[in-house]
Amino acid sequence: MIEVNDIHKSFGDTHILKGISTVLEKGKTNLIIGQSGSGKTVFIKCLLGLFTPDKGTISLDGKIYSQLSAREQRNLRQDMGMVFQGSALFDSMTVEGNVMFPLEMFTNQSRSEMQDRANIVLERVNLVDAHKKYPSEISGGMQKRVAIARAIVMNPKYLFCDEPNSGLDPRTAIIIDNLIQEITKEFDITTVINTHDMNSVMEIGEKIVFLKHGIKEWEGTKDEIFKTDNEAVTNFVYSSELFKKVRQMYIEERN
Ligand SMILES: Nc1ncnc2c1ncn2[C@@H]1O[C@H](COP(=O)(O)OP(=O)(O)OP(=O)(O)O)[C@@H](O)[C@H]1O
Repeated sequence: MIEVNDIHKSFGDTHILKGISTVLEKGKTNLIIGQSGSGKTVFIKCLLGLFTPDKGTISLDGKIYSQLSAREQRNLRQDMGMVFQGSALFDSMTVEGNVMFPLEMFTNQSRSEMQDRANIVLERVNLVDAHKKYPSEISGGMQKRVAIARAIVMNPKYLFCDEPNSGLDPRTAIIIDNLIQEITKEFDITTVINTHDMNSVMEIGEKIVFLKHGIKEWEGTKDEIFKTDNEAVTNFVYSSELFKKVRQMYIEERN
């Protein structure tokens, strides 16, 4: 669980995060949504410890990053998996090499132990025959699976995903969303996903935090987002005709 208490972050005179508080829950997919420039990336970078908030605290299961020693910070960082936008795989490494990379960086395991662990996570993301392939030889959806396998190879407590669906077709995007959600539940991870994808909100939005101009404008679940009268949320989420119709049908079904 990640508890965020009244965090502020400025760059120079520009106040970007203006007092955000929320709880990001363990074993759940927590989605951060909001317009471009609303502060989602800055917020996630604060959670990752890449930015230090000017005010307020972030507690990861009781550990406050800025209060830890360098060694404790390094240990905490090993509990964090990250799926970057666009997968960010190393092109010169095989799929297996990419997945083994964090183990090489952070552990003293033997090569065969690392290969065994890489095999387990590659199987978990349903990639069994791609070990020796290079990223350029596999599809975008498969690259995402490799990125997820790499993010979970260290058995993280926290999984951060930045636009995990960008560049994927809608069907593959749903498969990736569902995979992230299944892994979150299976390993009881606190997963935080920065997304623009309203399909993801409807599919896996167990907790949704809506940011607007650096403020938490709204939070709730995917069911609550159908019912909310918050104009900023409805304008953002239901900006497409398709989603307006989905919402209408949902409201009619429940009346
Ligand atoms: N390192 C930085 N230095 C100065 N300003 C920054 C820095 N990082 C982000 N900002 C500013 O903070 C604001 C919020 O940016 P952020 O990237 O968090 O938005 P976002 O909601 O993630 O947008 P998008 O959906 O387009 O990725 C922007 O005005 C941006 O220019």
